[in-house]
Amino acid sequence: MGTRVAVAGASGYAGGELLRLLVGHPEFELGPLTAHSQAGAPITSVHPHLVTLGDRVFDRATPEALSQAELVFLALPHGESAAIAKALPPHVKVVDLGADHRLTDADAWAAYYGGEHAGAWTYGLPELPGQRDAIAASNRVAATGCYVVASTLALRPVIDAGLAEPTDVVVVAASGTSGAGRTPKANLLGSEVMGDVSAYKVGTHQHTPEIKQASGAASLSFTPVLAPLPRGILATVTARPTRPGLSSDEVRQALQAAYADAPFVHVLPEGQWPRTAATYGTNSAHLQATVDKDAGRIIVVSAIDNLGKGAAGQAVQCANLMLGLPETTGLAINGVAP
Ligand SMILES: NC(=O)C1=CN([C@@H]2O[C@H](COP(=O)(O)OP(=O)(O)OC[C@H]3O[C@@H](n4cnc5c(N)ncnc54)[C@H](OP(=O)(O)O)[C@@H]3O)[C@@H](O)[C@H]2O)C=CC1
Ligand SMILES: CC(=O)N[C@@H](CCC(=O)OP(=O)(O)O)C(=O)O
Repeated sequence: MGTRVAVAGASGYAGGELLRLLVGHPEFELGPLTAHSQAGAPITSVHPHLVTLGDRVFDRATPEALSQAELVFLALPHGESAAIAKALPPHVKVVDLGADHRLTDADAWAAYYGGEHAGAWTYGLPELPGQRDAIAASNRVAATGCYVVASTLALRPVIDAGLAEPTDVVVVAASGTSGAGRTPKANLLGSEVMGDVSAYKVGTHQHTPEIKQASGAASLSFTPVLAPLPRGILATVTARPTRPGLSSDEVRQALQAAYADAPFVHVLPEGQWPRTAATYGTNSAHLQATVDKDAGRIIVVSAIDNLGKGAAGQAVQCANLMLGLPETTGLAINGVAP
């Protein structure tokens, strides 16, 4: 018998990717899989790729049903997970994929999300210094935002090593459309998205304070870009070096040292640059760095799958740690190609 796990929001994109990972996970058995408008519908009517779930239907989300599980994944819209989390008994472990419990700063929450701040949980990015142990010791973990994973993995080691000025950081990151969820939106219609690349929420994106919190950047310009891909994030992070003459090797060495024991983070061989396709369906992050001597900027590029390391994969990695399992259990490192 494996550990019984539940998913609230199982009919969404993040929820569907969680289900795909959980059915293949050797240590988990499926508990309640709940939906909102889709409650009662066959799971395969929403997720036709999950054939092994047979004729199982989505359950209705109640705290009583979810409490039957040892660990609950919340993949709900922002603002919905705090209410349901409060109704779950303390012994039930919870990983929240939404933003409700990520920010430590209530003013930042009010400025970027609005409404009541639910308070911060242990932050679910295991690759941050000391965070693997903190997650393993927690019953409540807030998994990271998708853009935040890509940006922070690129930036944090360079700031921690004293190589980059935390006051001068620029992030431009392109995301696939699944980052916006499966609820229909006018700007995400196929005919609008195909053949188009567009910037959005320029200078106002809600992940800005979370990137600062997780990476140590003191001020940040963040421009998100919508790309005509189903999945993937490619983040380009640039920062001003703290001293003249900084070499690309020094930046790469800082990244390699930070992730020497991180099974999912890969600093690519020199000359190879990250591409989203190589991370598709995995929990991996790919990194590469250089110093642009003309502009005097450190440049780190990172690629992830927004539904993998940016959402469901990261959540399963955290759950593995919370349950005392190897963090790689049930998660892919290598991708699929072409
Ligand atoms: N998509 C991504 O790349 C990432 C998503 N996340 C986070 O995961 C969470 C889910 O995102 P995503 O899967 O993309 O979103 P979707 O819109 O695809 O799915 C939302 C899910 O929440 C359910 N839901 C909708 N409204 C309510 C409500 N009022 N009360 C309870 N349940 C509701 C939906 O049920 P139904 O369909 O039955 O109505 C569905 O299961 C969000 O917090 C998001 O920020 C985190 C990182 C990346
Ligand atoms: C492409 C796209 O629209 N992406 C969403 C991702 C944010 C999100 O809801 O995800 P998190 O849970 O990671 O915060 C956006 O930019 O708002």
